[in-house]
Amino acid sequence: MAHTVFIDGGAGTTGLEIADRLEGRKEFDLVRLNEGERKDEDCRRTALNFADFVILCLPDDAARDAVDMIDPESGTRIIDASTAHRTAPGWIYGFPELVGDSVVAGADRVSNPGCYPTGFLALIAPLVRARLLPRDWPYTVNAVSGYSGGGKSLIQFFEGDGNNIAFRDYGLGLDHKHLPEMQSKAGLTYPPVFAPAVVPGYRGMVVEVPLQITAMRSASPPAELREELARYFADAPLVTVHDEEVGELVLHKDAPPSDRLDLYVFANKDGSMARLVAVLDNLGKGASGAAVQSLNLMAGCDPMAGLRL
Ligand SMILES: NC(=O)C1=CN([C@@H]2O[C@H](COP(=O)(O)OP(=O)(O)OC[C@H]3O[C@@H](n4cnc5c(N)ncnc54)[C@H](OP(=O)(O)O)[C@@H]3O)[C@@H](O)[C@H]2O)C=CC1
Ligand SMILES: CC(=O)N[C@@H](CCC(=O)OP(=O)(O)O)C(=O)O
Repeated sequence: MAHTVFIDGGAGTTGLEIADRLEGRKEFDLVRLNEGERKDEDCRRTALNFADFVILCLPDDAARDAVDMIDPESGTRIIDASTAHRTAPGWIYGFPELVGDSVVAGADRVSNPGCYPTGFLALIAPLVRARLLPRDWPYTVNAVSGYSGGGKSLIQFFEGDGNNIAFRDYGLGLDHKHLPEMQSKAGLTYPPVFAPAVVPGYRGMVVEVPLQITAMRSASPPAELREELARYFADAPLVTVHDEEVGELVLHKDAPPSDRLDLYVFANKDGSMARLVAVLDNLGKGASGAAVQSLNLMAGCDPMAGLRL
């Protein structure tokens, strides 16, 4: 029998892309609320407690409220795409490549990683675990995202009349909501200095960690960092660790949805400096693709079903 799935916030950017990925899947039946019902608390409560799986694609406060609406006796299993539960006790971090497929498969409450943390953690967590990079280094993350990363309101802003933005630097208070998960899931002593920006393309992101290798007490040479990432992700179908010569990395304005995660280690000739770079779709492995990957595991389906490789 098919599993019932309710996407709360299903009319939003992430929710719609999850529904696209579940389209035609016989293992799942979507529970749908119409326009008049989708923000009605009673209708949502009924759907939240009826479905086998609930995927929360809501602002953080609404996601917390939705979890409160679910009766623990209902047996509903939850995937939360918001920031609300990423470091909360009792929640599994839905990054199967870092926590293990079986951990996600057996979980009742899974929190999707943030889009920027997905790139940062893929680059840093395996290397810190392998002791090839130090925990106590003051890491920096520079990143750009397509404007769909800010949901409907940022999409409206970027696509609205009179917007002439070529580049939008933000997070200037150095208190971005992704810092706690970047620090804790990589096991770092300090939160990274995070410099995010938005560019006028719909989707896609480049997340970069520059490293002064020789200034670090206990860092391995760039070639070893790349080899370890390649070894770590060898069996991860969504992740590619590149070793070919690459002159530049670009995001395309008409890029199709993608659930891939592409990792690069660039270095100068003597290996004294490196740039670790992750390229992904904020709405793919950064949100909707990650949610479907976790759903597949939790429902016992092919982990890659519905995903865009
Ligand atoms: N966009 C991205 O790249 C990523 C997003 N996320 C996270 O996913 C979540 C959803 O983001 P995103 O899809 O971009 O946001 P959107 O703003 O595009 O969509 C949010 C949806 O939630 C609906 N909504 C808001 N409050 C309620 C409520 N109380 N009850 C029911 N529905 C409600 C909105 O309704 P209405 O249509 O009426 O506004 C909207 O349809 C956020 O927590 C975001 O941080 C995570 C990673 C990446
Ligand atoms: C471009 C843009 O505004 N991006 C969002 C992050 C999108 C995302 O990852 O959402 P979560 O916070 O739920 O992880 C931001 O920086 O707040």
